Amino acid sequence: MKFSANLGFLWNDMALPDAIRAAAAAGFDAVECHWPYDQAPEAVAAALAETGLEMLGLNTLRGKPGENGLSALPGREAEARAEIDRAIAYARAIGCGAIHVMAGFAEGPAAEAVFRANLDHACRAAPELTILIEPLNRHDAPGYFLTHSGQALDLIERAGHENLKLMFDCYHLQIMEGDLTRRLQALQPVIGHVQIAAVPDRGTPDHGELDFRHICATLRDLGWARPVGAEYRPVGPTGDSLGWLPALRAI
Ligand SMILES: O=C(O)[C@H](O)C(=O)CO
Ligand SMILES: [Mg+2]
Repeated sequence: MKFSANLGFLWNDMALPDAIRAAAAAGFDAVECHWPYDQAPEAVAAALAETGLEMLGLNTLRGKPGENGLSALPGREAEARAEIDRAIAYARAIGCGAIHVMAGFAEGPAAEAVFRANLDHACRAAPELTILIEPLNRHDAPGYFLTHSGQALDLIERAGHENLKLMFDCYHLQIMEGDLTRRLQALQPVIGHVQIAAVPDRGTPDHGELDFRHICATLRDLGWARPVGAEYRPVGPTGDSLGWLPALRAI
C-alpha cells in the first residue's frame, strides 16, 4: 500500500515546503495538506518538483474563527464560492489534484440546497480536479453539516458530476457508522480518497478499534492503487511516529 503524509498533522511544525521534504525523506509516496494558503505556491511547487511527490489534496478555508467551512451556510454563498475559487487557483498552481470543499456548521433543507449549489459550482469550475466531500464525526465537529456516508452518497449521485467524490476518512466513519469493510466495498465507485488514523485517539494507525492491516488488505483487494492519507496526530516528533509504516506498506 502507498501512503500520503497529511501535512496538516504530520510535520506541521515546519513550513510546508520543508514538511514536503521531510515526508519524502521518510519514504512517503505523496503528500496532502489542509490549508496551505499562507505559503507561496511557487515554494510549494518547487518542493514538490524537487522531491517528486504529488500534493493529492487541499481544503477550502474554514472561514472565521469557530467556523469549519462555508459551503453549506445559507447567506454566505459569495464567500463560499470565493474560497472555492481560491482553492482551485492554488491547486492548479501546485499541480494538486483534489479539493475538499468544507461544508461548515449548518443543518436543514436550506443548508443542503446551498451545499448542493456550491458543489455544483466547484465541479463545473474545475472539471479536471476531484472535488471531495468528507463526513466528519459528531464528537470532533459537533453541528457539522455532513456526518454520514449515505448523506454524501446522495449528494454525489444527485449532483451528476463525475468529479464529485467521497473522502472516506476511516477515523470519522468508524466513529459514526462502523462496518468499514462493507462500506469500502459498497462505496468504492464514489471514493476519491481514503484517510486513516487510530480510533478513538486519532493517533498512529497501529492501535485502537481498527486493524489497518485488514483495512489496507481490503483496499488492496478492491484494486485501490492510490496513496492512502495518513491523517493522524503524532505524539511528539513526527519522525518518531512512523513505526506503523513498514508493515502497512508491505500490504
Ligand atoms: O479533519 C479531517 O478529517 C479532515 O480531513 C479535514 O480536512 C480537516 O477537517
Ligand atoms: Mg480527514
